[in-house]
Amino acid sequence: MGVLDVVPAGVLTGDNVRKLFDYAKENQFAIPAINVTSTSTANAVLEAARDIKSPIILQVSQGGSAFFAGKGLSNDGQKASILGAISAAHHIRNVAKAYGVPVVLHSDHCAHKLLPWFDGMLEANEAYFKAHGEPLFSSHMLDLSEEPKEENIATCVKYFKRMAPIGLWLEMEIGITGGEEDGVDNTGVDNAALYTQPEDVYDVYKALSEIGPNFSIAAAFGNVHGVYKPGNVHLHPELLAKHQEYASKKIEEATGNKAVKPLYLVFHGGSGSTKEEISTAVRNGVVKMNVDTDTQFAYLAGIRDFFDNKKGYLQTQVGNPEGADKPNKKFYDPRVWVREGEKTLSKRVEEACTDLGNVNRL
Ligand SMILES: O=C(CO)COP(=O)(O)O
Ligand SMILES: O=C[C@H](O)COP(=O)(O)O
Ligand SMILES: [Zn+2]
Ligand SMILES: [Zn+2]
Repeated sequence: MGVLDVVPAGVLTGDNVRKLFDYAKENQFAIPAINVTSTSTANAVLEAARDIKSPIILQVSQGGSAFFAGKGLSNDGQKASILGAISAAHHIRNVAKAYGVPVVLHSDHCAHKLLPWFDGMLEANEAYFKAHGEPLFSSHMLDLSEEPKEENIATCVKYFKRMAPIGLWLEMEIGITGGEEDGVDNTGVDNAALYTQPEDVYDVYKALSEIGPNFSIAAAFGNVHGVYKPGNVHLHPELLAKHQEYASKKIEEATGNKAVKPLYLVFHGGSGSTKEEISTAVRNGVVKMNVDTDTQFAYLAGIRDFFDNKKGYLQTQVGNPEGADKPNKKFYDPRVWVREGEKTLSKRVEEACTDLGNVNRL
C-alpha cells in the first residue's frame, strides 16, 4: 500500500492532510516543505516529487507571496502578499494533478504584525469553500511565538475555530525559531526560548484538540533559519520524544486511551541539518520539515554555473567563441538558463526527500 491508496494526487485538504501525515508517521518518514516564490520554483519542486514518487509540501512565506505577485506592486495592507499567495495557490492547484503527486499547499510563518495577510488568505479560502466545498489552501501557519504563551494559544484557538469547519489545517509555533524570518529578527533571542518545554506543547495540544484534530506544532529544539558555520546551531531533536511521551501520558490520564506519538511535529530551519538530526526528528514524530535556504542556494547554483560555463555566449546577442556572426538566442532565452536553476533545485528537493525517507512512497 502506498500514499496514493490513502489520498489522491493534487492539492489535499481537510482530513486528507491528516491521513497523509498519519501515513507518514506510521511509516516513519516525513515530507519536506519547500518555500516557493514563482511558478518556476513551484514547478521544479513538483517535478522532483514526481520523479522520485513522493508526496510534497509547497509553501509560500509572506515575502515570497509578495514576490509571486510581483515586487513592483505595493504591499500596503499586505495586498500584494494576499494576492501573490492566492496566485501561487491557483497555479499550484492547476498543475499539481498533472504531476501525479499529493500536494500540501501551505503558507509559512505569520507573526502578529502580519495577521492582515492571514486574514486575506482566510477570506479567499472561505470564498473558495463556498464555490467548491473545500478551501483554496491545505494549511496555514500562525507564528505568535514572540507573544506570551496565553496570547499565542488564544489567537490560535480563535483562528482554528474558523479554519477547522472549512477543512484547513493549522500549524502553530511555540518556542522561537532563531535566525531571521520575514522581517522578524530572532538572532538575539534568549537561548531557553529556542527549546520548548513538554508542558507548553501539551497546553497547545489540549486547547486545539478541543476544536479538531487537524493541527501541527512547531516546537523549538534549537532550530534556526539559514545556514551558518558548523557549531553555531545546536539542534536537539531528541527532546521531541519528551513532548510525545508527556502528551501521551496526559491524554491517557484524561481519557483512558493510549496514544502513541499523538503530536504532529514540524521541523523548522531544515537547511544545514545533519542526516542524523533529521532521522532523530522523524523518529520522534516530525511529519514536516521546512527547507528554504538550501533550496534557494540550489536554484542559484544551476544558473551561476550556466553563466560561468557559457560566459562567452552571453555578452552580446550576436557573436560567441564559435564565430563573430553566431546568434546567442538559445543561450540567453530565460527558458534555457532558468531551467538550469530548476534542475539543481529539483536535485536538492530530491535530497531532502531522501533524508526524510520520502522516496518511492506513492
Ligand atoms: O523554517 C523554514 C521556513 O519556515 C526554512 O528554514 P531554512 O531556510 O533554514 O531551511
Ligand atoms: O521564515 C522562513 C522562511 O525561510 C521564509 O523566508 P523569507 O521571509 O525569506 O521568504
Ligand atoms: Zn517564529
Ligand atoms: Zn521556519
